[in-house]
Order: sequence, then C-alpha cells, then structure tokens
Amino acid sequence: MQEIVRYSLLIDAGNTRIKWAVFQAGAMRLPMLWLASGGLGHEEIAQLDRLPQAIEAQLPQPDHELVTIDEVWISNVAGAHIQAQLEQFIQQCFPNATCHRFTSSERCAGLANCYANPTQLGSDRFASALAAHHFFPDTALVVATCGTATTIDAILPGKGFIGGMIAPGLGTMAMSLAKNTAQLPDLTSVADQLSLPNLFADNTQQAIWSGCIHAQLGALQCAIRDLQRQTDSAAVELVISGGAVPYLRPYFADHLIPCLGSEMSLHVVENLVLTGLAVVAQTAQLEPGER
Ligand SMILES: Nc1ncnc2c1ncn2[C@@H]1O[C@H](COP(=O)(O)OP(=O)(O)O)[C@@H](O)[C@H]1O
Ligand SMILES: CC(C)(COP(=O)(O)O)[C@@H](O)C(=O)NCCC(=O)O
Repeated sequence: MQEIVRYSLLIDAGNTRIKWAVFQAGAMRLPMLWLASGGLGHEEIAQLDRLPQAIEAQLPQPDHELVTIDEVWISNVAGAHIQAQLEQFIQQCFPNATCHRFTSSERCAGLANCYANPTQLGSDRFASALAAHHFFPDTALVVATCGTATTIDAILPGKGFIGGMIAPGLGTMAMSLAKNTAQLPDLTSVADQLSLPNLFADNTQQAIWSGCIHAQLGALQCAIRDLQRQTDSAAVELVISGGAVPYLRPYFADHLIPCLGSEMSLHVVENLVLTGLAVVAQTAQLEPGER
C-alpha cells in the first residue's frame, strides 16, 4: 500500500519577492532542510499555477509515497491584492489543503509580543522573531531582516519581542536616491559588481553604495549597542536574513563582529520568515492550543 506523506507549504510574501518552501514536521535544525523551495517576484506571480509541478520536481519521492500538501501557512505583508491571488492559486493547486494566514498576536510558540497593538506588527517580523527565539532561546537577540525594508527588532529573555526599527532596505535606499535626484544613477543592475575598497569613495557609484551599505550597518550597530546597554552585558547575538544580506555580508567582519565580540554571535539564516512559519506549523500540530 502507498504511504501518504503529509507536508506543509509555507509562503512568505514580502514587498518585493514571494518565497515558498515545503516542510515536514519533525526535528528542526539550522539551516532548515526544506523538501522543496523557491521564490519569485510579484510580477511573476502567475507562475504559481505551476507550483505543484515545481514542488514535485524537487521532492525525493520514492515509489511508495504519495505527496500531499495538507496545509498552507502564509505570511503576507504585500497587501490584499497579493493575498487574494495567493489564496486563488492555493484553491486551484491544492483544493484539499487547509489555508492559514499567519498574523501577529500577543503570544505565539512561547514568545510574547510587546508591540502596543500586537496585531499591527508585520507578520514577517513576528515570524522572524519566532524563528530566532526557537533556535536561540534565553538569549538577548537582535533580529534583522534586510528586504524591501530593513527591520531590526529585539528579543529579551523574560520579556519577549520588545519592538524594533523599520528603515528603508538597501535597494530601496539606493533607488530612492536615483528617483529623487537629478544626477544620481540607479545602481540596481550593477549592484552585483560593486565593491568598496574605501568607505570614502572617489566616484559617484561607489559613494552611493558606501552611503547605503554603511547606513544599514550603522543601524545594526546602534541596535546591538542599545540592546547590550539594556542587558548590562555584551552577550547579544544577531540573527540576520533577507535578500540584501549577500550585499552586506562582505562588511560584517569589519563592522558587526567587533560590536558583537565574537563571530559565534552572528547567525546568517537563509529565510527567517519561512523558518518562523515552520515553527508556527509545528507548534500548531504538536500543541494545537498554543497558537
Ligand atoms: N541588486 C540589488 N541591489 C540591492 N538590493 C538588492 C538587490 N537585489 C536584491 N536586493 C534586496 O533584496 C530585497 C528582496 O529581498 P527579500 O528579502 O525577498 O525582500 P521582501 O521580503 O521585502 O520581498 C530587495 O528589495 C533588495 O532590497
Ligand atoms: C516593515 C515591513 C514593510 C517589512 O516588509 P518587507 O521588507 O519584509 O517586505 C512589514 O513588516 C510591514 O508592513 N509591517 C507592518 C508595520 C509594523 O511592523 O509595524
């Protein structure tokens, strides 16, 4: 008889990209071993009608297994239009799956949310915090996601998610300079080739890039230092994720690790929001009353 293997589909709809992963509840460790995963821009959303094929192509699928997506968890901060399209694709592709929209609440998976209005907190920020708290419990954490916006949040043992900062993301910063000035170019297509031999650049492209990169690093440094002051200790760890991390990472050794005190206190996670949704899905399966 064929065994039916039950999977959860996790979806992180950010303001630039939609990321997805297939997860099977069980022991979790970093990096997460997704059974299948992918991502696409908003402009490519129509391709989601081929999601079952994209998933099947990646799954290790021995003959005796039938693959069933029996639940979907969505974190969406990209608006009602994207939510409606996502729900339509899920209904079309996985008609038997239960679809859950993850939103921020006062408490989830053992983490308290101290936002004045807990439901106002972006679901991606809360999911990221849940992931960080799950893997690094009892630690003062700065949790950063560097996407369309850069969000830099804090978790304190005994208190939970205490709040954070929302800043323009790296790409958003660079684009806003190009849009709002007469003489500054758009760096989007050349970002992959840009390097910074000196913080004080001697040309326009590198000067823009230096400004944007160091603004991001500076915000992270401020967050780490503030949390260190609040905890009266240097034992603060940074968990960081998001599409802009590959551009920022070359500067971590000079600008973040000295603040943290040790390389061991820096954790780069491929997709923290999806990881948080896996924590939520697992908690809901194991402890249905906890969500
Ligand atoms: N060429 C680039 N230059 C600067 N930033 C980039 C570039 N490519 C990607 N990024 C960054 O990655 C972001 C997308 O990352 P992601 O974490 O998926 O964001 P979101 O969750 O907001 O959709 C872009 O908005 C941008 O900030
Ligand atoms: C801050 C955000 C825009 C980040 O979105 P992203 O960059 O991940 O696409 C999103 O988390 C959001 O819309 N938050 C709601 C407001 C808040 O968190 O306070």
